[in-house]
Amino acid sequence: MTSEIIFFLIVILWTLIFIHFFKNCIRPKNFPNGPLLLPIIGSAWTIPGKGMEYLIPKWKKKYGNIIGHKLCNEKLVVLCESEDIIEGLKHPNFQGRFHSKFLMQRTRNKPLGFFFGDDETWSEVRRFTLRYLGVIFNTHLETILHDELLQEFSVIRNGEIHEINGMFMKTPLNVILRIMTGTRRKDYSHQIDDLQKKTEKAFMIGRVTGIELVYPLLKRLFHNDVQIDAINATHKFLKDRLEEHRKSFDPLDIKDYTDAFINESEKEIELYGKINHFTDDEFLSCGIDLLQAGNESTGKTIQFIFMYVAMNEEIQNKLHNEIDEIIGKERYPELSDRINMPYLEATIYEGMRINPIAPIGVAHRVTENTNFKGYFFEKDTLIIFALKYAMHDPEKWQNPDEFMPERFINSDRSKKKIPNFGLGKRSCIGEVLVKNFMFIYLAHFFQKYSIKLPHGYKPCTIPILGITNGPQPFKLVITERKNVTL
Ligand code: HEM
Repeated sequence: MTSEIIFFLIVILWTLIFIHFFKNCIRPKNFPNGPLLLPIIGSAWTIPGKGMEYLIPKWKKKYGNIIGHKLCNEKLVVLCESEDIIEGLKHPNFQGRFHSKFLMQRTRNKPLGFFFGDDETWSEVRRFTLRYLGVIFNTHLETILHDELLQEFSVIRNGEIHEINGMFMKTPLNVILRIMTGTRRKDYSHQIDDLQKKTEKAFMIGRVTGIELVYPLLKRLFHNDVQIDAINATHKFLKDRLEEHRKSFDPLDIKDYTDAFINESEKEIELYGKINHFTDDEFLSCGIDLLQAGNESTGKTIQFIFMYVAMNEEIQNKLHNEIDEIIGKERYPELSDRINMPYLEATIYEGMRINPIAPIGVAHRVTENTNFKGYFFEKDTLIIFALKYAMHDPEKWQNPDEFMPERFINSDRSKKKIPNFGLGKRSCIGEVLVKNFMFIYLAHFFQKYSIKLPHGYKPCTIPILGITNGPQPFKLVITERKNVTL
């Protein structure tokens, strides 16, 4: 009798395993067409080492503008056309996030923080953060930026070749650190250098479309120790700062984001007798999101812009002329100059278009069964936005692989609406910061310096893929311009 029961249980177990794995090769009804689905892995076989952005042009030709993919048992839809992307980014039923156990290692194994949160806490903390950043932008940002840039540029050796491998990456992180924790790099330089190195490595090795996202048991095969190292270093740094801030907290003297966050949690205690949203875990999760997103994305975009400008003397001449005409050589750039400098603005847009650091954005999750453009997306389907493809679509962009800032000045201005920061409720929290930051950074730099490539040297423009894409290391000769008195 016992052996019969055991046999029966084994049969049931096998049937369940069979159903679990083989259902991955069934394309749901009215799901978009896409690559062949195999048992267990679905169509994950299509993306081995390369990023999904390389497959999208081929997939689009074969399957159309909306592609159905399956990362093992996770249903995933890729939107390729700009109009669909814009509609999808704003769709009220597409505002959830992927609660992957692998990704949530960053946020105390819970769906916390900005990237993975999608509940009331996310909405409350996001609103508070945007409000706080808005105040900083209007009051301190310019001063912080100038101060940090003078330090960043102090390592430049006039007329010499510089290896651009980590260079120009310090200021973005320093600015975010100062806004968040009031910390200056020199006060904790060892700890900050360590977390920055570990984060860079983790972002370079990590992928956002691998099967480890679905089967976290496989994470050891995907350099999980590198990710954990970066997470632990950042959490430790933030935890130390939180404790320091708590000790000296004064509600009448809110000095930075950490103080403001503590203030919100104190208010919750006063009102409800407990903390509902502004918990320590939430602080660590939001902190890691802001530090990692802020550090990696902006620095890499600036490096790409330097690379392309160094390859195009005429573009650099136009930048220098605009800066000399509007700002001159005797005062630092100010945010109020931005409106009068369309060429620099266009160069920044073009830098973000040609090699976007987030070529497929950040996946959204469908929160309710939804009909979209004739297809049916079941609840929890993931939506991928083919941003890079949309910004390189040869039918919409002339010579899409060429660096041409003019395309944002002379042609159809509606193209400026490329949603490389997302749109609506889930859009990038750093968008205003990044645009202001890049403007001041580049205006400051090109006011004082010119760049060129070493004689006979050509950099490789193919990005290194990672959680965010960045340029391969390259070389630049940096020379001080004449008659700049600053
Ligand atoms: C060139 C620079 C940057 C680019 C291109 C970029 C792009 C993006 C994109 C595409 C998203 C996803 C939007 C969506 O899901 O619809 C995003 C989200 C986000 N970004 Fe950025 N970003 C940049 C810099 C920054 C900076 C400097 C910060 C922090 C200060 C930041 C913080 C965030 C956060 C917290 C989110 C998640 C928002 C949420 O889901 O509520 N980003 N960003």
